[in-house]
Amino acid sequence: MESTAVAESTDMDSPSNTPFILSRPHGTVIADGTRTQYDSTLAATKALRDGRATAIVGALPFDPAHPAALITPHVLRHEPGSWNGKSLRVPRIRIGSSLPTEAEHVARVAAALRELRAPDATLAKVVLARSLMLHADERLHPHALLGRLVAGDRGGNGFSVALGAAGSTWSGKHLVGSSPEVLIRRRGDVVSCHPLAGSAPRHNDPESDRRTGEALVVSEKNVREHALVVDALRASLAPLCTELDIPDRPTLTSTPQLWHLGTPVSGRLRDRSVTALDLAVAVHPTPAVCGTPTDAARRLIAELEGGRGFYAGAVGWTDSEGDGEWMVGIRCAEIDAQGTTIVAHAGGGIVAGSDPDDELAETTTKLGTILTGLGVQL
Ligand SMILES: C=C(O[C@H]1C=CC=C(C(=O)O)[C@@H]1O)C(=O)O
Repeated sequence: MESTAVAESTDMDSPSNTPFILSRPHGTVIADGTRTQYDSTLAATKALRDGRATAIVGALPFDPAHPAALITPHVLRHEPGSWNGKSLRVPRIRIGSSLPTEAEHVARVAAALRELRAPDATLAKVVLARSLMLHADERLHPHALLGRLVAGDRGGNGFSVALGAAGSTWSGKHLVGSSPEVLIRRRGDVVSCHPLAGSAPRHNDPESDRRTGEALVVSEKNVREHALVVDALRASLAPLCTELDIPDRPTLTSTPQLWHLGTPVSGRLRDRSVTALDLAVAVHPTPAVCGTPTDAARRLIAELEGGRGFYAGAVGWTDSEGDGEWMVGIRCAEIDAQGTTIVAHAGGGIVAGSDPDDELAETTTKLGTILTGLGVQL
């Protein structure tokens, strides 16, 4: 559905006046005000194609059948470098419960492993996630968390997206995070992405840190887990590109909390009318957040976890030229309309060689991005 503008606040600090910010090392995209809202990705892609929308920004849900939170803003601004907004205070945060419990997450990984290891298994990979409830003593402004995430990330990655366009359940809520993973980027006819899959924790001791990273690049289990993501992207992008450059093996990349295997993919678009949003829709969800084969993995995720909302979806922008950038919606949290309940999410890819306790530990490490931003430790 497409609907026109929502009331904006006269309070200069109200997040509804800046419904979208994507901070990246090479520049920040900021949306001012909301002209049109779309809960349907199809309606948004059509509006962009027809020239009715000057830009589309926002969030795609994990499950493409669920409502999207997309808008056409009044103004879309590009600023150089990472976000440099006014710094706002983060209130005291208390850690609540894990959803599900840690024991239940381990049991779900074990259940997934039984399917992955069955003699007649069709499922090769599934990404299972858990959430952590957090409580703020006073209202947490989404841009306060964004500021801390951007400052804490070497590349200055961060995003804040108002989710109200997805319908009344999402009204006043925000998705805030610092994703290291580029789902898709389009500039002219150049398409690129940087899939990540395969992880290991960082260490304070430089020597152990270096050794852990080196072990990850040669870990066959992780390289296989990563290859499934690259294969899926190749299959989705090949029909849309005339050239596609994909290195044979992944390289090491890092966030302050984790080492990851990553593959820089680049290609040349066959048809310039295909926008960055079209490309995001074509490749999402990759096996970095869902699994292989996609439908079987999505079914198992729905059965074991229920709905994911916007976690493991995509966050980004597309302008009237069709250029844009969409990040994978990970290392993020939803902040409720009151700003006092925060739900952080983290998942990990499970393959036949995975270990349930290691997978639980990996989600804990990944939650560290949001926890550090909020100034708390598990
Ligand atoms: C699904 C998440 O991470 C993905 C991205 C990088 C590495 C991943 C992994 O090693 O499992 C995941 O595929 C998450 O952070 O919630």
